[in-house]
Amino acid sequence: MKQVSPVIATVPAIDLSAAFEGGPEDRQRTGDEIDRTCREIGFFTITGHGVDKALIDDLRDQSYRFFNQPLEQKKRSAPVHVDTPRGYRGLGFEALAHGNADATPPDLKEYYHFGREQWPDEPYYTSPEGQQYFVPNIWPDEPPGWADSAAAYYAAMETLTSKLLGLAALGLGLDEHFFDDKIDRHITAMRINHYPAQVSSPESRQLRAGAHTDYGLLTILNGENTPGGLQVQTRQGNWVDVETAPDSFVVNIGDLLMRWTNDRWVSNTHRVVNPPAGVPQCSRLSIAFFHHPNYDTIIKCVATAGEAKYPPVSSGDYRAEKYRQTRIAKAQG
Ligand SMILES: O=C(O)CCC(=O)C(=O)O
Ligand SMILES: [Fe+2]
Repeated sequence: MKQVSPVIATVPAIDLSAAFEGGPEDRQRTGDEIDRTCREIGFFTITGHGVDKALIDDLRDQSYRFFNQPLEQKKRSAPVHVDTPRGYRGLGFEALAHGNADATPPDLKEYYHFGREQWPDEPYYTSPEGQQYFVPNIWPDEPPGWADSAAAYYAAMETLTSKLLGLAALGLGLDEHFFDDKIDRHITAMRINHYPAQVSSPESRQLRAGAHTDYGLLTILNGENTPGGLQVQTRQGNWVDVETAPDSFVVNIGDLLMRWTNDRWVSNTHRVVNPPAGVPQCSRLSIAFFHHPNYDTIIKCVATAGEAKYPPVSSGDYRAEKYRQTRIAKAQG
């Protein structure tokens, strides 16, 4: 009988070392590789990224120390107002699938949300509008080094994303510096997601993170390969596992980059599944850097041919609306 070998589908890996160390031709070649990948699946893992592994390990260790504390302790880092996008959020707060019009039960995760630590004393940051995006972080006393290690990680991601967007611009046939003045006062937020070990069965259609697309330009994700991990949907509609090794990053395209490119690049649907029943249950931790342009940047299609598929939208308004749609909790408690 003829053996049919299974099709192993996974997301492509892109080695950035030549682009980061070489010249214009190396950068163009990598930009073209990113273009091919983002047209097809919008997800890739990266190697040769130059980020110090110690920085990743340190943030992962400290984050686990935070989440392993009792709930009452963690709740001390929750914001006073339900719509403040900072601090600790417990189970039941959010359902990511609601942002993509699917009313699932809440995600089986808790998370810690933070942004940059400091900003200049200028109206862009300090005006009433600016204060919606530049919000003080709520760091707990325990673990004491968490804020510093998060700030170091945030800075490394800022460097990585601006280099990646230079390559992305080349892949799109734009000037290498096209994105520079659109991201120089970016409103990127980070989230550290903790998916607890599951001691009881999830509700019907309840996942660790429901199927959704991300909102911004690029997401840089660091995770781990424990059961109950990240999956992305192919164009054919199949779900494939995404490797999330703790020493590499997964990069994916968000909605704003899809809109900007008039769907040339896909902001792809992904989810975090539950661990299968019957395997030893363990928790999973992921760290996401959601790179988001300056809040006043207007995202207007850059495609040269064809009609624009989306009306222009401001970066800040787009994200505020997504936060509103995905929040399940209506009041603090
Ligand atoms: O935890 C993961 O692997 C992915 C999480 C995610 O997609 C998100 O928070 O937007
Ligand atoms: Fe996501």
